[in-house]
Amino acid sequence: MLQAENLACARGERVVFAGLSFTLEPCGALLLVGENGAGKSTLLRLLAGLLAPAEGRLLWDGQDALADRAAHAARLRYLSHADALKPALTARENLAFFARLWGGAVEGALESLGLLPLAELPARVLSSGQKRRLALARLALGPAPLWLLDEPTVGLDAASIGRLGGLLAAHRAAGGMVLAATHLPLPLPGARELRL
Ligand SMILES: Nc1ncnc2c1ncn2[C@@H]1O[C@H](COP(=O)(O)OP(=O)(O)OP(=O)(O)O)[C@@H](O)[C@H]1O
Repeated sequence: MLQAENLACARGERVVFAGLSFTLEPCGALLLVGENGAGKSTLLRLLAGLLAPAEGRLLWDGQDALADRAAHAARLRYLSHADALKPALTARENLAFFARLWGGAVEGALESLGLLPLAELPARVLSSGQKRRLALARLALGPAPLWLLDEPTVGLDAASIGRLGGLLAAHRAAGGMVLAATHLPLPLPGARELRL
């Protein structure tokens, strides 16, 4: 279980949010909503262990989640605004890099986002929606219990949103958790909303 207790975060000289508490259980999903600048991406970066909280604690199964950054990194997949692709590598090679880190089958991951016909193209020539699909295909590699997704559906066509919905459902059915920041509809049935 993931538990946030009284979290506060500052960027520059400004407090972005404070007094933030929530819990997320296995199979659960939390939608982060709020106006531009409310702190959704900041919270996801904090939960990913990339920013330190100014106050408060983040607990994983009752223990300080951030005490061991490597252990925390191993339990999550963080998809930021950036697709984090190597432009000169093909779609298949980009996924193979992450498969070496996390395990999992590259072919299955390509297929999960409908990328098999594009597998041999260098990432630099993919359209913006295709690049997003390739970034999301990482979720279909070796499993991790906590998915942190920043605007995952930006640029996606309807079929790709449906495919992402399938990945999200399978992840939750296997006990996984999802935290997603979005301004767009996201296929996450039963998700609770956390307004920042
Ligand atoms: N590196 C930084 N230095 C200083 N301030 C920052 C930095 N990054 C973000 N901020 C500020 O922190 C606040 C929260 O930004 P954040 O990106 O978390 O918002 P958001 O809710 O994700 O917004 P959006 O809906 O536009 O994606 C904003 O006021 C932003 O200007």
